[in-house]
Amino acid sequence: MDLQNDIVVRGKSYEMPFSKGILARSLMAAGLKPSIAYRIAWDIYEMLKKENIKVIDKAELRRRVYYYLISKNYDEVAKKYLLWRMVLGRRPIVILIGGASGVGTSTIAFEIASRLGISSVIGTDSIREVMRKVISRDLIPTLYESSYTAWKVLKDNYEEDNKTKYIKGFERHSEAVLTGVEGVINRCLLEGQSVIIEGTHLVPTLLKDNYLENPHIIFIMLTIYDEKLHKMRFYARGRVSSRPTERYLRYFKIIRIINEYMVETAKKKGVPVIENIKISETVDKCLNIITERLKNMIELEGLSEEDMLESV
Ligand SMILES: Nc1ncnc2c1ncn2[C@@H]1O[C@H](COP(=O)(O)OP(=O)(O)OP(=O)(O)O)[C@@H](O)[C@H]1O
Ligand SMILES: O=C(O)[C@@H](CO)OP(=O)(O)O
Repeated sequence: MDLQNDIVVRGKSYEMPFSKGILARSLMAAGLKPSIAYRIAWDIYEMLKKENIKVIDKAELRRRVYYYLISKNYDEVAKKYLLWRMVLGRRPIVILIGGASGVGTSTIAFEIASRLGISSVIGTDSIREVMRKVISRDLIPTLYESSYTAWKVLKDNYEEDNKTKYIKGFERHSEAVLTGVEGVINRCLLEGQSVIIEGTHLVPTLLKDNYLENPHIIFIMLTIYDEKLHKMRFYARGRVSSRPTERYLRYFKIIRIINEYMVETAKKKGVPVIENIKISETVDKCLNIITERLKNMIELEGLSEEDMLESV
């Protein structure tokens, strides 16, 4: 790329070439469809070129984008764009994407991260591996199982019906992982670092209330109500990853019981539930929920749109 003929965007502590991709992604996070987001990114680039601008401050670029969106009657998008600029990079947000195995938590988490430019996505499966390094199998045998097989190593599962047993095993398995999840959340909030944590172990009734009530923590539960569609997800994944399809199909009945239980616990704790049918629709619904929650957070701080414009 011919840098000396390109436009440089100046941040507080760094400079970088103007990227239409980065600008388009932040416009998509504000709710624009990809084709329109890229066209507007091009329009902004052309506008700067026409004015022969070589270096532009990030704050000036944001103001220009905001007013350009208003001029094209994208008022709602302009507000969301402003909100995102106000929040990301200034206030840490922790997004939790829960859901039973195979409903699509990792896929959706990465899509949301890409739209919002959040660079850190952590799977609870990885946190589970860390907890397995520090907690022995004798101490918490359920931790060394999968969420849908933990019931097999319960010490106290006499005369219980199967469903109760499966759920009890799943809860014991998840509790240990959640200790690690809470540690990651604490660290991110302390460092002011936004993160998305996704996985099967994010059980709303097992997470401490101070996490559920924190305005910087936004919890969303994914589900698939249709059994056939859920099963197809494992086949689809088996074609592109080393995750053993036959294992998930063998325990599919239990995974469905866990799926149902996750939705129940989400409703109990007021965590929004989204059925993950089409990736783009799921991502848009998640972004709307996140945006609403952040709007409340900013309003709680008593900030108006003008304040946000001045401060970005
Ligand atoms: N809305 C969707 N439409 C079509 N395919 C999807 C959708 N969401 C996810 N998938 C696909 O379904 C499969 C399972 O998704 P994913 O691996 O994200 O599930 P997961 O919830 O993270 O599972 P696990 O918790 O077992 O890791 C993947 O192949 C993924 O590409
Ligand atoms: O435990 C589980 O449900 C899954 C997803 O978290 O992990 P694995 O099947 O790899 O044990």
